[in-house]
Amino acid sequence: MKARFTPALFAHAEAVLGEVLRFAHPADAVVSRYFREHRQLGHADRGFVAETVFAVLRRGRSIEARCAGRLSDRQRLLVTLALTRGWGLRELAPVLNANEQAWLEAARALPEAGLPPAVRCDLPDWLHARLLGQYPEAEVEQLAAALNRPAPLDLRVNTLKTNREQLLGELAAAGIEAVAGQWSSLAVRLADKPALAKHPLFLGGAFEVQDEGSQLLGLLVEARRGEMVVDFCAGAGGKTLLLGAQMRNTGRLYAFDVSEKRLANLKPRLARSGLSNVHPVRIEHERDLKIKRLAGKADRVLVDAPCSGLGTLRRNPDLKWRQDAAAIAELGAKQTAILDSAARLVRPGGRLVYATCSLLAEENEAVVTDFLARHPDFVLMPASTVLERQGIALPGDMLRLLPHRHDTDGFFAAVLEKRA
Ligand SMILES: C[S@@+](CC[C@H](N)C(=O)[O-])C[C@H]1O[C@@H](n2cnc3c(N)ncnc32)[C@H](O)[C@@H]1O
Repeated sequence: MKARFTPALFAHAEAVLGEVLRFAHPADAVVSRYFREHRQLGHADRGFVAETVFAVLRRGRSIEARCAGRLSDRQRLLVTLALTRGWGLRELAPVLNANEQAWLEAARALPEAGLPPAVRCDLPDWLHARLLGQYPEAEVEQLAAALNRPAPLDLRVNTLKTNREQLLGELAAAGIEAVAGQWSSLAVRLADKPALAKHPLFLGGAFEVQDEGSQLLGLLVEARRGEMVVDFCAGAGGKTLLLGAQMRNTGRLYAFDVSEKRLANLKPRLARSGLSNVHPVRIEHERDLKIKRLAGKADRVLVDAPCSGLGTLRRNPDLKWRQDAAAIAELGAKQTAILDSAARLVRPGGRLVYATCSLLAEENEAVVTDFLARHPDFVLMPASTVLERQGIALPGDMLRLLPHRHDTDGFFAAVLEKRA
């Protein structure tokens, strides 16, 4: 259902944008809190507010440059609707005054062509420069364009409860249009963004919301029945749930994280999933003594490391304005420390998977290359080989997923095997 565009709805978008642009909190947290405080807003209205505010975060830099001047939040919203959704004066009429009509017509006619590349890509200069160091200019433009589009909604089927065919049939019966994912055998892609939180299939644990790329990282672990597996940075358990299902709810699966709150969010997901082999453990830091007793015992360890999150700009467009080069350098040191600690848990012949949702080589290849240089007891196992065994054709020794190439969020992963 489409939202009815009214001055009241526009005012909600303006209020949220004002709050988001203070950059005091992540945009998705600001939006969620606003919706909790304005329960009268229905699903379609919420969709409009969130998408319009996110469009300003995605495209604000080029739009502001095109308009050659500072814009009020109201103007930002108007011009974003006009330029990114192609809304004309007729669609915007419910909120436009006469002065704004003339101003908007002029803004729509302004060319984008003369803008510097980083501005055209709607990226901060430092990030544009980093990406240019990794990809040719034309590809950076394609990547930026893909990062600046909203992401689709993907589900992961819970194979403890159902299978993909059955889930697709049940979704169709419920009037939810969906297709099988392109890469992961567990993925389902929805045509729209329906409200799912109270849907019986969700409450019954048939699926979780998870980007298809994130599912591929879990599949690289190839956790098996009866094994001891550690999800070192489990967070709210997006990948833990996948690993537990891979293990068919047998063996022991430890879910470590430093964040009490994130682990608490894992609890209801575990309850829905039907898993009983998961042991959430709050750790102080990566060298916590609680970890020591597992040294050399784990068959598989996943390090889904804290990172810049720049691969998820489709969903979290504010991240590009909240990160900077200094933060990336700090993250690199943290990622190395976590990977080193996690490696101690792996038994001889066992597997360590290092993963991020970053696009930057410093958080990805550089961390792995440095680790391998310092740990001759580990070897790189081609990610392509692990995926091929599962019928997934993605070349490369390390897995690099990019929205413009794979239509997933941006992800990186490397599979490291400890020599027997
Ligand atoms: C990318 S997120 C994990 C997402 C999660 N695996 C999922 O699939 O939903 C990274 C996590 O690392 C956690 N973290 C940060 N520092 C850590 C540390 N020193 N040891 C373990 N976890 C840490 C953060 O709290 C965060 O939940």
